[in-house]
Amino acid sequence: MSDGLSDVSTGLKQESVALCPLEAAAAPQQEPLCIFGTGDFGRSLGQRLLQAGYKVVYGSRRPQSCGPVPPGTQVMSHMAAAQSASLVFLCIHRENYDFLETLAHQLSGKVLVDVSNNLKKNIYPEANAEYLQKLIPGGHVVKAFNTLSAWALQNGPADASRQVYLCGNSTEAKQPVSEVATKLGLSVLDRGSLNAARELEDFPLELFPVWRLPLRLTLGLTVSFYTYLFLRDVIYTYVTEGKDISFRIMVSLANKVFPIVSLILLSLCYLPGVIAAFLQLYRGTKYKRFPDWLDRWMLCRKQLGLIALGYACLHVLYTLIIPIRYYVRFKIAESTISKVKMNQTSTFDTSVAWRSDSYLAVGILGFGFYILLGITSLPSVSNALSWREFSFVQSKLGYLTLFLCTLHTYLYGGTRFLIPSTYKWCTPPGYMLCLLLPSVVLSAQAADSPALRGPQPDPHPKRLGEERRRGRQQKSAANVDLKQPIPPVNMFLVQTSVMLLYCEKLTFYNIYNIVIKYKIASYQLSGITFSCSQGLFNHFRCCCYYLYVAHL
Ligand SMILES: NC(=O)C1=CN([C@@H]2O[C@H](COP(=O)(O)OP(=O)(O)OC[C@H]3O[C@@H](n4cnc5c(N)ncnc54)[C@H](OP(=O)(O)O)[C@@H]3O)[C@@H](O)[C@H]2O)C=CC1
Ligand SMILES: [Fe+3]
Repeated sequence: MSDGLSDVSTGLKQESVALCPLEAAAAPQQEPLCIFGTGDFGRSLGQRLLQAGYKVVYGSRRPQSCGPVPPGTQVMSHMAAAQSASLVFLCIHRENYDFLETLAHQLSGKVLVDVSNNLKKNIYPEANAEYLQKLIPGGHVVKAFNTLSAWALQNGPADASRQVYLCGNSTEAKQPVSEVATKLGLSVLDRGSLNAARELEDFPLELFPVWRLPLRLTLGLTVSFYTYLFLRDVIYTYVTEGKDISFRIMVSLANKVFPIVSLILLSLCYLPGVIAAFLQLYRGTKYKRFPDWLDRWMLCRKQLGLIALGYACLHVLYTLIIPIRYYVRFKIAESTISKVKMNQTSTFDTSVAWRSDSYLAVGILGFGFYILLGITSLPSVSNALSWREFSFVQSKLGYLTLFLCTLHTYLYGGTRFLIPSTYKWCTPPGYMLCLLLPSVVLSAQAADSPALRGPQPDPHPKRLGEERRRGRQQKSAANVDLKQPIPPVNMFLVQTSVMLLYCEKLTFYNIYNIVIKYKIASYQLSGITFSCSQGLFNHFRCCCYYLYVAHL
């Protein structure tokens, strides 16, 4: 490789003194960087290199009549430009690479930076960079800068486009490219040999890859619950009462679907952690990798949480507009007028007031913590937290948020589950369905708590902290390999917890059955069934609780 490479980052661009770094002033004989192609990308890159203090020469098919180039740069023929530099950026499309074969001699021994992308995946048998290496076997091809856009280069990279991935077979060739990128204010991630080039070329073609699964899930849940509630509310009322309440799909149904989906998504953020903990308990080791599906699920928890927060915000907004809705104002006015007409008064029910206020207060608290969780997931905030702080917010506060939001929903339901008319067409209301998952997650988390597992060893703060804080490297966070043994598990307590959970599940089914039977008709019969089964069942449950508490 040319010796001139070592000087690449230390020179001075004479015409742009104001933009040059101070130390560069001592090295007037700076070797220029060469850019082939005076198109959008070549121009933007040249501009940034000039600003960083580099000298730039362009290689063009028409040096005299090419497009505009940044002032202070030189434009030459490809051959002359290649001879003047040891680092060449190829800012031309792959389809036009053929002419480079004629320059194989001049480009031999030089570092050739391939920035090209394709319009689709897999349209060529090999990656562009590999193709370039074939055309110029004596060159040192490095794939880099292709994930940046000309626009981002021109405007200065924002957070999202600060990363430069590079790969190449020669470590010496990657060194100056990485230096240039660092000097442009970009952070470099080495992806290994040129075999990784295809992967890098596919990056810009991906559209929100980590958001795909959470968005699909959200869409699926939203559509399913909308349809379910539409059938239960609108169609049911139309069929049974002949009333058209289709206008409710705009606000009422939306304001039911948003909190339901939000709560389910929030539970789905914590469910993989619970599954992972139980999987480790079951396997008895932390050294085994998690299955791929669990890995992928864990990687998109942040996205799931952010969508859940978005839905919670929508629920809050929709709730705030309730008093100004025509339907609500009409209903209030109608009931007031009819009471006045009939000279009726209503008594104030303190228990209802308590329930309503608690339901609202718990909801507001839950929403406050929700927002806190969302804010701490921002890289700028999470980077300022230590591992313990981040873990505390995301885990402890996360569970507290889930608990408060679940409690909010339970309080909203109150004793409505005992009213037969709640089960339209024998189906439970939406809020009841959405309580299932968070209840399971919270119970499983309680079962997996230190009380049951004994004292937990501290995670390795450095390794875990770094992994967690860097969202881009979440992959390994899912399969953290802690060199620590699993604490002993108190299997008795786990078993009794499972039995208790089973009992509580039975309670729900029992009550549900009673209500349905009651609705069908034979109240007495169901009452007897209830008292028999409930009596036996309660004995069993009491035994479980006794054993559980006694053991604790
Ligand atoms: N634009 C962007 O945001 C990004 C672009 N890229 C990659 O950068 C490369 C350049 O893109 P961009 O600048 O947008 O494209 P442009 O079409 O704007 O420029 C391409 C340049 O290639 C040169 N060229 C065209 N035809 C030939 C030919 N037959 N033989 C030799 N040279 C030719 C021309 O320069 P001249 O007339 O001086 O010879 C032309 O200006 C592409 O590979 C693209 O994939 C990568 C990331 C982002
Ligand atoms: Fe609510």
